[in-house]
Amino acid sequence: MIRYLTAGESHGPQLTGIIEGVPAGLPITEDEIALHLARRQKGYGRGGRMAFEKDRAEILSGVRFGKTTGAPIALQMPNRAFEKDDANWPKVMAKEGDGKDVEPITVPRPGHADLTGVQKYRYDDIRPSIERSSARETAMRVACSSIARKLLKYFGIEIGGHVTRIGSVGYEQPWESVRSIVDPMLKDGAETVFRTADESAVRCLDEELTERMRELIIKRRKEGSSLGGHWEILVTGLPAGLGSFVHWDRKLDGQLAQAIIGTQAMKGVEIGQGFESGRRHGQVVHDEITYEDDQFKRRTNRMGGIEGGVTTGMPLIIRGVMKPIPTMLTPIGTVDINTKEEKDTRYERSDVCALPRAVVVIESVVAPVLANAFLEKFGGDSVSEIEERYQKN
Ligand SMILES: Cc1cc2nc3c(=O)[nH]c(=O)nc-3n(C[C@H](O)[C@H](O)[C@H](O)COP(=O)(O)O)c2cc1C
Ligand SMILES: C=C(O[C@@H]1CC(C(=O)O)=C[C@@H](OP(=O)(O)O)[C@H]1O)C(=O)O
Repeated sequence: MIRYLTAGESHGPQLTGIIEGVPAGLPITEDEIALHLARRQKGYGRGGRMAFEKDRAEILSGVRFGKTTGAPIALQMPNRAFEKDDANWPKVMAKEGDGKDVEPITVPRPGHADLTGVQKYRYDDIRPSIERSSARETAMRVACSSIARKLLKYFGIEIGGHVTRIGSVGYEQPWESVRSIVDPMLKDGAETVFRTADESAVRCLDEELTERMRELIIKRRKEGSSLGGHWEILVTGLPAGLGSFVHWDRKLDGQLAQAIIGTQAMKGVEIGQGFESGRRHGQVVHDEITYEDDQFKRRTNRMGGIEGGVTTGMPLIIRGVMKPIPTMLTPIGTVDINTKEEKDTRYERSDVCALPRAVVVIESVVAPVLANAFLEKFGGDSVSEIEERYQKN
């Protein structure tokens, strides 16, 4: 079973990750990890930091001559901001001393983990909340997940994502209009979707919407506000029978939802038609079963590739929502944690809309979940052992 841990503060010296349980013999390089890290840094609406961070994870263990050994893989990635910013982060983030010469942050931003961190950990300075809850951590999550993603890719399973809405601009009839664009692309694998989407900075597949999304980001940035939106993730090549219904915590849809909602700013998730299926009646929701070419198939895929917590063999379709970025140039109301005086929120460098970047994070966080379901069924200590079992399937 694959597990991973990340450590590191947004403005500390580096991010660190350990990914454990990857079978031996999987070819993996730092360049392959860097591909997804670079994708995570790009996207319209990003803030100043992404222009100078050059994320690249260094592999420190568990890989020899370009292949995994089965041992834990340690990764590290420096934060350029630590040395580069004028904020004197080595002093602000110092691991020793009493911190008396560092100005504490006492004005929390609604929507971030500023106040909840104070309430939870009894901080008298909001800085530690900001540092660890920051989506900077998603860089290491993407790095660790890239290895699980490579394992899936080795067995023909591809993941791709795209943006379907930013604020008020999105597909009109979300389910049908998105399907007519995306489904024909899936025959070539889900990565086709992200490659195409990379061309456009907001990662929307519709040109007209892309333009309107960009205009909306410009408008909200000028107003000092921020934006969230909706995304869709697709996974192709999954065999039927991954996951289980025998116990709640083994249901694959539940495990996917946990990984996604565990990601900064994600507020909702649906599988397949999701919320829309509650508005329709059963005859036009469930996917008819057929038998062709010695295989069970479905005429449609409205359930998004999972029934009873188990994959059906159809592409996996996951959709979700990201809330607008909490840090905004135009302040909103808050209260100083010490004086209890009403205050306006303070501003620090921030993304205005991180959806085009976040979609890469979501593509990534689902990979270890899917890899584990795959390993549960076909698992072995090495890739060659898995290949033997997979071929027999
Ligand atoms: C890729 C990505 C980039 C983000 N960038 C910012 C940002 O620049 N400024 C900000 O205030 N929040 C940003 N966020 C959102 C915060 O990290 C998030 O609101 C905070 O961690 C609390 O989230 P939660 O309520 O979902 O736990 C970003 C989130 C993601 C996924
Ligand atoms: C650093 C990243 O995103 C950061 C996520 C983030 C937040 O509050 O979540 C706040 C910003 O940090 P900073 O104030 O240092 O610019 C973003 O840039 C990243 O994605 O790598």
